[in-house]
Amino acid sequence: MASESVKVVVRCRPMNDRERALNCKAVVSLDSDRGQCFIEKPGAAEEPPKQFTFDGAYCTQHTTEQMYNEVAYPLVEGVTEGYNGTIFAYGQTGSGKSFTMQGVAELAAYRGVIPRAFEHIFETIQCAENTKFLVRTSYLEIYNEEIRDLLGNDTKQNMELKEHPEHGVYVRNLSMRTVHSVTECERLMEQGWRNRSVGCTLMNKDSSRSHSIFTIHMEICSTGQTLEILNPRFHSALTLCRP
Ligand SMILES: Nc1ncnc2c1ncn2[C@@H]1O[C@H](COP(=O)(O)OP(=O)(O)OP(=O)(O)O)[C@@H](O)[C@H]1O
Repeated sequence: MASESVKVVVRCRPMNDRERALNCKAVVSLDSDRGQCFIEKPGAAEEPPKQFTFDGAYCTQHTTEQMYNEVAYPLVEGVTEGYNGTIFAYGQTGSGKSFTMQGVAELAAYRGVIPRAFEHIFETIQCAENTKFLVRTSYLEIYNEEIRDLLGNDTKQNMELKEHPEHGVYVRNLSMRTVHSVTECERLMEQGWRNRSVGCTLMNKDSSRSHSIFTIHMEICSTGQTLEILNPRFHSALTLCRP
């Protein structure tokens, strides 16, 4: 997996109570060793299943920790070295995007990718020598084509999308909160999470009904006694999305 800069993995969740009660039949099977996913056509057992190959395939037995270590860890490590990275969870309602990205705070084994990234980043900062870090976070949602600042004073206000000739697309006046610890990050994540637009769908009683983007912005500066040219300042961002 190491050579590709864009990797796509698939995760399959177990059936929920509703699906079991309806006697639903699983039509998806995975071969995790080969990163393959097979989809049967319901009611057409004689037809060969459709086959798709990914950079990784995670079945119901795989944990978020395993996914984090294999997929997210190298990317977050890169962010602590000054590269940008994005983790983007995509799937239909009820497929497990929030479970994977956010997770369940009360259960350590179910902690999602975002809180694991906080721990990873602050562990790296603690171990780093001769380096100063500035870590800031932002959290927005896109709901009905409108952008809302989930950490802002008015979370219902529509924010403006702008484009900078050098830095690209950005949201004007988006709140950036400086953070010094995992606890502070978790508190902001919870605050923003409570401000999201939620509702229910037939597939998911706690559906988010919006796309959300949590970003960790890092400024990294070497403080060693070296010449200015060898003393660079890096800016990097880890963007964590669940559309
Ligand atoms: N890998 C998993 N193992 C166990 N339960 C899971 C898993 N993935 C998802 N679930 C459960 O399935 C339900 C739906 O998941 P989740 O809310 O994460 O879906 P979603 O894709 O974020 O949906 P929406 O787009 O509607 O917000 C939740 O109750 C969640 O706990």
